[in-house]
Amino acid sequence: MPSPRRSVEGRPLGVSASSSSGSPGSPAHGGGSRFEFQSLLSSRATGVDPACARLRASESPVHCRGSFPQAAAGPSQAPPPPLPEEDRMDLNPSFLGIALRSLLAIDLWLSKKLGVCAGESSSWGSVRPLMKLLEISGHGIPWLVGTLYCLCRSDSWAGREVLMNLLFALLLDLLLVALIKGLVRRRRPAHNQMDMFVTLSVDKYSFPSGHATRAALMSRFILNHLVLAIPLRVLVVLWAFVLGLSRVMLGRHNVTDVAFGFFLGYMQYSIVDYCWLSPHNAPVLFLLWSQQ
Ligand SMILES: CC(C)=CCC/C(C)=C/COP(=O)(O)O
Repeated sequence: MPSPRRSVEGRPLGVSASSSSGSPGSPAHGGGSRFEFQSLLSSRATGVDPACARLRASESPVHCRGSFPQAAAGPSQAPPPPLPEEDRMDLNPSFLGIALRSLLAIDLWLSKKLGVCAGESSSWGSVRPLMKLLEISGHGIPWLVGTLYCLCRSDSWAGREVLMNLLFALLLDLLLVALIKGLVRRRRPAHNQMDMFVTLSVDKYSFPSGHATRAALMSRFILNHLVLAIPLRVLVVLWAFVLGLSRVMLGRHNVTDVAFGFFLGYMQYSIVDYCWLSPHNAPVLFLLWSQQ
């Protein structure tokens, strides 16, 4: 079936000469329905079946606005039903839509390729126990328990201040990740085995990776508040990177979940730094803790 010639904007070209003059119904005039009507009339004049012309008009991006049915319906013709929204999207994808779909396809393909420890029978299945150990090193519970323990044992105000902020950072991270996971609701990859150590209900979702946010947040926190020798600093960064990579290798996450997790964790540290709790701006918190 031949389709109408279109201008760069996707509008039919086969219309009367007056269409460029700014008269009502012309593109310049903005009369979308009238414009479609004219293209139908011209198809009648050239002997094309009106039913085919209607079909072709329904393929038009202009028609996607839903203005045509009223215009085309004569006294004896019922207007054709409007296209469902999802069909319109498919017929007229935007550049951003194509870019996002392509990114998603690459993400899924790459994540599947990298998921080499997703099961015991996977190509790198023998490294799975090591990856799961790494998983525990970035889990929220050991970090929370460790911070609370150190906070109880700390006998200096300076140490208490840093640990109080570490606790705040960990809680903020749990909250933000749970919030985004609950909003986005992206399923974990199909090849993931849900055999993780203690999870929350939102952890059935994968975007963003909570381990990646914690890895970025904790490593930035440690690098800024612990005086460490260079080799140890390198080790902290390596730990964060390998932990993120292991999420994809275990099949727990897609690459974009981890990439966004790193970004979010990095930003979370900026929030913590900005709201830094101290005996000056949160005296109640520190007094309460010192009385424990
Ligand atoms: C129960 C507590 C305190 C934390 C849950 C930690 C957890 C299981 C996060 C999920 O991480 P991924 O999103 O990387 O799989």
